[in-house]
Amino acid sequence: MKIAVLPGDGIGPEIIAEAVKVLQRIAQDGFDFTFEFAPVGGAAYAASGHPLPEATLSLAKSADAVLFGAVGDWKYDTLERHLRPEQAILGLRKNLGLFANLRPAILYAELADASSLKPEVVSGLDILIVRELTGDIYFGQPRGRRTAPDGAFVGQPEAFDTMRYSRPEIERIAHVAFKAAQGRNKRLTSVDKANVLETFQFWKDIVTEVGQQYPDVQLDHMYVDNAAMQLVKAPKKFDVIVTGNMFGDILSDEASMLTGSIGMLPSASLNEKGQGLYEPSHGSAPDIAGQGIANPLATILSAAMMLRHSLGLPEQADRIEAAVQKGLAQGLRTPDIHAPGTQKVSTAQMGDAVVTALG
Ligand SMILES: NC(=O)c1ccc[n+]([C@@H]2O[C@H](COP(=O)([O-])OP(=O)(O)OC[C@H]3O[C@@H](n4cnc5c(N)ncnc54)[C@H](O)[C@@H]3O)[C@@H](O)[C@H]2O)c1
Ligand SMILES: CC(C)[C@H](C(=O)O)[C@@H](O)C(=O)O
Ligand SMILES: [Mg+2]
Repeated sequence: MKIAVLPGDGIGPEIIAEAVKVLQRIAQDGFDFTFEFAPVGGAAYAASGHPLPEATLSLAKSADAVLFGAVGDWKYDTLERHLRPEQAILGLRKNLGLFANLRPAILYAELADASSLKPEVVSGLDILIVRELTGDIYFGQPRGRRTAPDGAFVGQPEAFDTMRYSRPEIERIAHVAFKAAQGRNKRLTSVDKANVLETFQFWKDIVTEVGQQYPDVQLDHMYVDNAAMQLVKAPKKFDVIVTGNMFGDILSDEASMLTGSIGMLPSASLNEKGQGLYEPSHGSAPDIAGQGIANPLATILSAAMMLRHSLGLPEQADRIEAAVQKGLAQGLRTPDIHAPGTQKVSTAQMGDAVVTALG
């Protein structure tokens, strides 16, 4: 099985090294993983002048799965947009058709104290955010800068983006979300802004329509501002959340803090053929890069999702998740989840602990 490994920028290489270490330990038990590394993001721009070189894209397309670190660095923020590191992950999602982004927010019991919310609000938390990943205002055309052609500020410089969703795009993500809910507690909350945006009234109408095919799933709708509030008020009331690209980006970062840290939230991005890219939900964290203190668990848990969703090895995925829990139960914590009475460890020590816990 060929795994394309794209470490990227900032803490990307540090956290990816730990996930690869864990996968190599799994491989020792008789699984044939081949790792092929390629540059992506700012690292690729620095090496070859483009954040998503053709060779990296074709490796990703030809692989059985892609393991991705993170991209981005403040030093590239002034580049023309098409050369910025973030275009690499956007380009991979678009080129591979990775429209379904699964972001599970699960609180490990050992981390109840690490969450910024009271333990009773978050203990036992297990929700799944299904984020549409290849549409919405992220990719809508036209976009750009111009002189305002009309309105109160006619003649002034302005910038604009386009929020849009087509019927098939909404239908296919709705099916993914309803099916996910069927495999869980059979509740689905569709998050929109239908009270203001036509795109999201359309979204709501179509999700409701698709819902008729899933009578066993209880569907409700919530405006995104309310959802942001409910996520910190009573997060356990959610089971599966389905939403658009931008709302899903924001709500999943918010949900990550319920689990103790953004360093705990994995993700799977899947296409219609079941191919997938696996990455932590967080970014390249340039503020802590190179210090060996980043939490590698979101990336290790993303590798577990890869085994489950792309490589047909669900038992091995369970094994990794159990090993993560074991490491936490031993009291080992990177600084982002450290609490009194626990032992502060480095990125590599956390990865080693997971490997050891695999037995
Ligand atoms: N998919 C991606 O590659 C991706 C995702 C988000 C942001 N980014 C990019 O990352 C760069 C930084 O963005 P940002 O600062 O807004 O978001 P970020 O997620 O990189 O960091 C936000 C905060 O969380 C902390 N953090 C993130 N991951 C952590 C981990 N594993 N362990 C411990 N702490 C962690 C960081 O130190 C920082 O304080 C930007 O260039 C942004 O575009 C990339
Ligand atoms: C880096 C950026 C393009 C990306 C996004 O907005 O999707 C990130 O925030 C994420 O959540 O994966
Ligand atoms: Mg994000």
